[in-house]
Parts: sequence; structure tokens; C-alpha cells
Amino acid sequence: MVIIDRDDQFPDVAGVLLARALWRYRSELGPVYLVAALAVGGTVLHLTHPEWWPWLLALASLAAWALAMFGERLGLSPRIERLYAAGVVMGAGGWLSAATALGPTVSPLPGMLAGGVIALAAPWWAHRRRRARVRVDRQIAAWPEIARDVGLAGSRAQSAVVDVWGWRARFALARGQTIQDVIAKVPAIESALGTFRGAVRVAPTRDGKANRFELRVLDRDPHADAIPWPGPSVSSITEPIDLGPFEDATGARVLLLRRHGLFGGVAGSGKSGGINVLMGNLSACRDVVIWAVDLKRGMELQPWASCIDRLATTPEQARAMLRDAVTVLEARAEWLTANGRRVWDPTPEHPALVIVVDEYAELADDAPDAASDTDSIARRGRAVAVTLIAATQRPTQKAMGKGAVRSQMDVRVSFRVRERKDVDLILGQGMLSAGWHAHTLNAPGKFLLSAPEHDTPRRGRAYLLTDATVAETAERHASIRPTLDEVSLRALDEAHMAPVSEPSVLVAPSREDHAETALREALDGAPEEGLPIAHLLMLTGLSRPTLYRRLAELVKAGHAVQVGRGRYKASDHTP
Ligand SMILES: Nc1ncnc2c1ncn2[C@@H]1O[C@H](COP(=O)(O)OP(=O)(O)OP(=O)(O)O)[C@@H](O)[C@H]1O
Repeated sequence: MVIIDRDDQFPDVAGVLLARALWRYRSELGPVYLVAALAVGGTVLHLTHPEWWPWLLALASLAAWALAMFGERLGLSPRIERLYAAGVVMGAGGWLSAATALGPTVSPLPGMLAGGVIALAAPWWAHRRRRARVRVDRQIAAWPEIARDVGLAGSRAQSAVVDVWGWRARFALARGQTIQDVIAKVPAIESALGTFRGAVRVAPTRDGKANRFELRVLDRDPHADAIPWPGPSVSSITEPIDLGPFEDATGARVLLLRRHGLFGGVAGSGKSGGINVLMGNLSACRDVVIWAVDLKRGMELQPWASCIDRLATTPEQARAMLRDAVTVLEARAEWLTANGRRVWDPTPEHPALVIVVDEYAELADDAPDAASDTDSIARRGRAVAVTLIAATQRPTQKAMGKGAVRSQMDVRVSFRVRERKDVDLILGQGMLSAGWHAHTLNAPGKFLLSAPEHDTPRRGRAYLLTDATVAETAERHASIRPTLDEVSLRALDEAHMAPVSEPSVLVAPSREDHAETALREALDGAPEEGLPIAHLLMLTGLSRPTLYRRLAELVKAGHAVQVGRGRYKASDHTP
């Protein structure tokens, strides 16, 4: 409000206000300014240089042609925008040359000017990007004030662009301010800019300068629709796995070699979807053996069974599997020491072992005595490429067991959480206040990724695998799954030999001495607890990889079952 008393210089103040309004609304008033410029220009040129009209016409035609052909270089990317710009230039130039030759008041020039302006101004006023640009310019102009109000005084905008989702701008920070300060102020910035909640993103600039940041304000959510999985992004565990795109369409790629991972989020937030993306990629890697624990009776991971070397669906199986994983870990560590090596480099012959545990809390509840094994894997698994991926709703210390498992998780993927404090639980202490607002994720599959190479909160959306995609992918990848290496298998056999009781039915090779028949007979005659690999090797005379491959095929075909701890029997056998 402006209060003017009699002694004030009213015309001055009104003039300033009017000039300000004319400047502030320059974009909306653009067509009016053009009409005024044409009328004045036409009058002056008619009075001074009426013979210039052919030049003006030629110039307008040339400019219109250039805009139509090369307007993209001036930022007029859509064809319709280039044609509009060319039309305006041609219309204005044509009118100006006519007014220069004949005089602007000669009929029908005034009518043409009025009609032309109305026709061309309508799309100008309605144009979405122009209006967005104007809004952005105003918000950027107001930034010094906004910055002061939200506690970032001294920061300033350097550039801004409007894009399909909204706009983004690059800012310079005042001395001593950091990007973490900005991230912590995101809700305040959203309020000051008048956006909807969750519309503002803050990220480092591409050059990585500590005193710069990029602000992104979304009008539309790039993650509004589910994103179909495009297929595996890796063929080796040594490559980073793409979980889904961030909002700028770059992939949320994360390396899982020598890293343990935690996937957290409330029921229905898309954890299992995230695990499916992971399984789709891991199963495509020839240098990974996958073991999995799914105590929901295999509901989630069963569709991947043909790619999973060992699937535990009961607490006993899980306990045995984790004990075996520690055996593998120790054998590999010994082998590394004996061979003067520091780390286990995964290859198809020496694969990494990744153990995926769905709903980790059930494991901690139903098999609490496995805690020391998970603890060992978490602490000592990295060098020997034995890693743990846990999915859970709330990774409280109770849900994660008593050990150090949670603190050892290097990769954290947080889907939506119910309460703010759960952010720190999944992503780590202090992450909520550092701006990792997983409680604001508003659709299943949206996640925040924290890993050594991902240290700022960027929203991703996991790819979605349909049931048909899972079935088809699992079937395709089943044939390329590797078996464990000799070092690990030998250690497992040795560990299993000791407590193995003799089979209650003695199984002899068939009369034809055919390995295949021997294997079927051995499985048929196996005791309830199954026959160990060592016995099957002895009975069939097959090489270890062939035996494993044949067993996997028999299991897949439903002729044999893995009873646990490297023991097999026929699926329909009667001991
Ligand atoms: N990435 C995604 N994109 C789109 N929709 C998804 C995505 N992930 C999951 N959904 C949808 O959300 C639903 C629940 O997802 P999901 O079963 O993965 O959740 P969850 O967190 O594993 O839940 P629970 O803990 O109960 O198993 C799915 O049925 C699916 O329709």
C-alpha cells in the first residue's frame, strides 16, 4: 500500500509505480509494446524515409526465414514455436513496410494492426513455457529476499532454465554456506516459493563446486507413472546396478561388489519391487552365486528360484545357509592368505556370493541364533565377496538382531517410511536433518539412495517388473547361473561330512553304470534328510560342476529337491 499525502510529489510516485508495473509485466504486455513500436516506427519512417519500404520487407522476409529454419539455436525447439516466431516477424515487418510506404493511418492498416495483434497475441498469452519463464524470472528476482527469510542470505542465482517438468537454476552460496545448509532448508524454500510440498530438489552442480548448488522446482512429477524395467544393466557384479531413474532421468546406479545393502520401507512402499530389480540384475551376472532367505514361505523370492543357488524358506534352512556362508567366507579368507592375495575378485569360476534376505526381521525373530553368522558375514564378508542384502520394514536394532549388521550396511535404499524418525533408522543417524526426507515419498517404488557415490538426497523410482517379466527373466537367466567355486564347495563338503549320518538305504550304481541312472537311483534311494554332494559325486562319478548342473536341472524339472546344506533327494522318493 502506498500512502500519499498532499505534500508528496504524487506524479513522481505514480510514475515510478507505473514504470515498475510496465517493466514487471513486460512479458504479458509484449504484444501491446509491439503495436506501439510498430505505430511509432511506421509514423517516423513514413515521414523520414518512405522509400525504405522494400528493404524493410526484404529484411523481414529474411529474418522470418532464418527463424523458421534455425530458430532452434535461439531456444525455439518445438517447430510450432519457430513457425509462430517467423509469422510474427513476417507480419510485423510486412505491416511496417506498408506503413512506411503509405502512412500508418491509411486504411486498412490500422484495422490490420489491431486484428493481427489479437490473432498473434492469443497464443503468446496462453503459451505455457512463456508463462513459466515469467514466473521463474520473478522468483529469481525475489531470491535475495527469499534467501534472507530462509536463512541463506548472500546466496544468489546465476542462471535459470525452464524445462518440461518445471524449472531449475544454478545458485552461488555465500561464504561458509554449504549445500547441506540448503538441503536442510528445503521445506522453508518450498514455502517461500509457494510450491506444493515435495516440489523442490537440491543437488550439487555438475562441476562439484562446494559453493554452488542446483535448485530444481517441479510443476509435474517426472515419476508420476510406473517405469517398466528395461532389462539388466549389468553382466558382472563389478558393474554398478541401475535400480531406476532419478528425476533428471539419469540412472540410480550403485555398485554392490564388496558392499552390504539395506532396503527399507513400510509395507507396500515397493521394497519387493526393488528386490526384483536387484534379482533381475544379479541373475544376469555370471560371477555371482545367489543365496536367498525368504521366511514368508518363499512368497517373494520363489519366482526367482531357478536362478537362486540356495533358497531357505524355513528358519532351519536359513540357519544352515548362514552357517554355510560363514564356512565359505572362512575358506576363502584362508585361500586368499595362502595365495598371498588381499581380496576375492569375482569371476564366473570364482563367483561372489550374495545372500538376499527378504524381511530380515523375521529372520531375527525366528532364527535368533543365526545372528552371530550374519554378524560375521557383515563384518568380514567384503574382502571375500560374500555380501548380505537385507530388506526390512523398520530396521530397528531388534529387527536387525543384536549384532553390527545394520551399521555395516554400505548401501541404503529407503522407500517410503511412515515416521520421520524411521529415516535415520534406514539411512543412518542424522540423515533426516540432512534433508533425506523418505517420509515424503508419495508413491510405491520411489526411493532415496545412500551409498559412497550417492551422498545427496535424490529421488529415484525403481523400475517395475511385472510377474510375467520376472518369470521370463528368471527362465532366461537360469541357464547362465554359475556354481560356487572349488574352494567354497570343498569347505562346505568338509563341513558337512562330519555330522552326516550314513544313508539308511545303500545306493549302488546301476547295472549299466550310467552316471545319469546312478544319479536318479541315488536320489530315489536317498534318506529323508537327502544325500550330500560328496556321496553323489562318489556314486555317479560325475565331475562336480556337471553334478551341480544336473541337480539344478532335476530340481527345476521337479524331479529332485534340495533338502538343505548341499543335500538332495528325489522329490517323490520313498526311502
Ligand atoms: N517401482 C514401482 N513402480 C510402480 N509401482 C510399484 C513399484 N513397486 C511397487 N509398486 C506397486 O506397489 C505395490 C506394493 O509393492 P511391493 O509389494 O513391492 O511393496 P513392499 O514394500 O514390498 O510391501 P510388503 O512389505 O508388503 O511386501 C505393488 O503391488 C505394485 O503395484
